[in-house]
Amino acid sequence: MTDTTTEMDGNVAELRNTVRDPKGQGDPKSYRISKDGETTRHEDAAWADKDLKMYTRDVHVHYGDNHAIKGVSVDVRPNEVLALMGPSGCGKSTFLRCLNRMNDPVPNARIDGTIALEGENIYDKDYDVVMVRLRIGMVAQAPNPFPKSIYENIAFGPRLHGLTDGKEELDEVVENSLRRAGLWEEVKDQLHQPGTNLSGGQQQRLCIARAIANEPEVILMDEPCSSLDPVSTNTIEELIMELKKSFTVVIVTHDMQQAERVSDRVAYFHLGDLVEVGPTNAVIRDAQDQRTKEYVSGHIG
Ligand SMILES: Nc1ncnc2c1ncn2[C@@H]1O[C@H](COP(=O)(O)OP(=O)(O)OP(=O)(O)O)[C@@H](O)[C@H]1O
Repeated sequence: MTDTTTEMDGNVAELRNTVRDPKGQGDPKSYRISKDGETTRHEDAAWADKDLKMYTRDVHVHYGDNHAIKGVSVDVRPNEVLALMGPSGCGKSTFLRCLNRMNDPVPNARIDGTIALEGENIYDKDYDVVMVRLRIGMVAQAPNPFPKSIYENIAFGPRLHGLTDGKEELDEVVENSLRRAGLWEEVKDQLHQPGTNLSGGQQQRLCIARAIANEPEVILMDEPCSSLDPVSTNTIEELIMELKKSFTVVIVTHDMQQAERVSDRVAYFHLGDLVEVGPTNAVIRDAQDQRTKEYVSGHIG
């Protein structure tokens, strides 16, 4: 069952007044809220909470003349796993990277629209980009531990941001983060060995532990299992389901089975458009848009 109007009418009215003008010009209420009439939005009767974790409206990204994201509006709910899916080049990573301003340094990239974290526009000129990345962590496609010890990989962020007071507290953060990433038992006797000595799957869990150590609210994952074997993939997927108890997760995946296993909702992208969004089962099993149907049936990929 679908509702082609919007899944969050009530939220829009409530939040539009709290989102600040990103460029410091004009009345925030004058923002075009969305062009999402073209996005199929599946009804989700269970969803009643008006408190969104993230809110994006009419987001456009240009790389020079390449219009990579075309007016995307989607919400991210607290403690959900939202999967961004779609064929190669449709803009999943670009959109993900916009959520914590990772595209800022990309030459030629221009980002327009509104992206808010708990009602605050993260592109506001007064919003500290370091704070954005602290509150919204990122796990990359390929494991990328720092060329430092396991301990230092985790301790680096909390130390840099002054999140801990003294060695004892830092030790606790390191242990807790590794435990929450399901890695402590495997590495507790080699904390001062290089992180790069670990297996690929362990390295990815180390990167997740590194993200957790900063106590983010949202964790972005860009195809976190794409370089891993099935056993490591399974471990990371179980970890994602555990993480959503404490964090909100937005994950890019090509893998429909993975989306079904780990995500609560799917946002399906095609050539820079968000064409369909809703509960995972609804989008994958009962797609309404022809483009989504073709993708889930394996005709485009
Ligand atoms: N740094 C960049 N500079 C210029 N163009 C870029 C850059 N990153 C992405 N693009 C372009 O933006 C469009 C969307 O790319 P993006 O990587 O976001 O897609 P994707 O859906 O994540 O693809 P994939 O699944 O293959 O990773 C493509 O046309 C791509 O060439």
